[in-house]
Amino acid sequence: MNTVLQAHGLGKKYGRRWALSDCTLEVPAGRVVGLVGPNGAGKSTLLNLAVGLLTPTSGTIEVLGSPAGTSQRAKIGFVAQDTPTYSRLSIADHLRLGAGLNPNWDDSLAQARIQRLGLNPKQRAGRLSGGQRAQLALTLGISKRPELLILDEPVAALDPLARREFLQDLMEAVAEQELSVVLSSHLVSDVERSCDYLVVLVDSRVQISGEIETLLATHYRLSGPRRDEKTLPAAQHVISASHTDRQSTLVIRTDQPILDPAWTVSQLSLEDLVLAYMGRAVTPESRPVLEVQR
Ligand SMILES: Nc1ncnc2c1ncn2[C@@H]1O[C@H](COP(=O)(O)OP(=O)(O)OP(=O)(O)O)[C@@H](O)[C@H]1O
Repeated sequence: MNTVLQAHGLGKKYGRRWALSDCTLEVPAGRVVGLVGPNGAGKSTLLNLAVGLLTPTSGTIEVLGSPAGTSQRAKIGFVAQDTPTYSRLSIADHLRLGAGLNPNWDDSLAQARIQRLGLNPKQRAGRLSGGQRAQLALTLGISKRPELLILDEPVAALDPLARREFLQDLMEAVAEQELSVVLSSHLVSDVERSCDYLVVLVDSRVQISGEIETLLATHYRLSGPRRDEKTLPAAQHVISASHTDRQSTLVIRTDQPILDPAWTVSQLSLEDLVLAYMGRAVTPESRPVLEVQR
C-alpha cells in the first residue's frame, strides 16, 4: 500500500499530560481522509506532528515516505485551525509570498481562484471575513501544488453555503491535482460529502480507520430481545450496546452474515457509526487500532 502518512506508537506529551498517545495509523495515498473525534481528542496534535510543527515525544511519524520534518514542507500544504494569515498584508502580497517560498507555486491557479471567489487582491487579510480568510488559506495551500494537503477544521468558521463551496473547491482540486488530503472536522455531514476514508480519534487514540464504503458495509445496528452482548458470535465485535429491561440495541462490526433471526438488522449512517466509536470508553480492550480495508 502506498501511504502518505504512517504513524507507529506516536505520542506527544505536554508536561505530564499526553495530548496524543500510542497512535498507530496508516493513511493510503490518493484519499480524502476525514479525521474526526471529540474536542481535545488529539486531532490538531496529530496534524501538527505530521507537518513537522511539533516533534514526537514517543514513536515515529512518516509523511510521504520520509520522517515528518522540514524537508517535507514543500510537498505539504497545511491550513491550520485558525487559518493564519498576515493581517497587514494584502491578498496579492500573500500570493507573492507563496510564489517566493514554494518551488512548485502555480500562480495562474492562485490568481484564478481569488478572482472566482470575488476577492479584491488589494484587500488586506485583516479586513477579510473568517470565511474569506479560510478561502485565502486554502488558495495558498492548493497553489503550492502539494502532494498532501492537511486541513485542520478548515470549515469551522464558515456558514453552510460557504462550507459547501469550500468543500466543492477542495474536491475540484483533488480531481485536478491528484493530491491526497487529510482534513479534520466535527461535522460528519461534511466528511460524508467530501471524504472517502475515515479516522476516528478518541482520547488520543485511533478507534477505527478505513475506507468509508467498507466501514458502512461492515457495521450494523442489531435490535431485539434483551441479550448479554458476551453471547454474540466471536466474529461480531460489539462497538456500543444499550439495554432496556426487555430490549437490546447493539452496534457491531462484522464481515460475516448475521444469521440470528432474533435480531432486526439495520444499516448505520456514517454519523451513527462515528457516534458509536466516539461514545466508546477507552479501555485496554478497545485500544487496538481497527483497520478495515478491502
Ligand atoms: N500547547 C499545549 N499545551 C498543553 N496542552 C495542550 C497543548 N495543545 C494541546 N494540548 C492538550 O492536548 C489535548 C489534545 O489537544 P488537540 O488540540 O490536539 O485536540 P483536538 O482533537 O484538535 O481538539 P479540538 O477538536 O477541540 O480542536 C487536549 O487535552 C489539549 O488540552
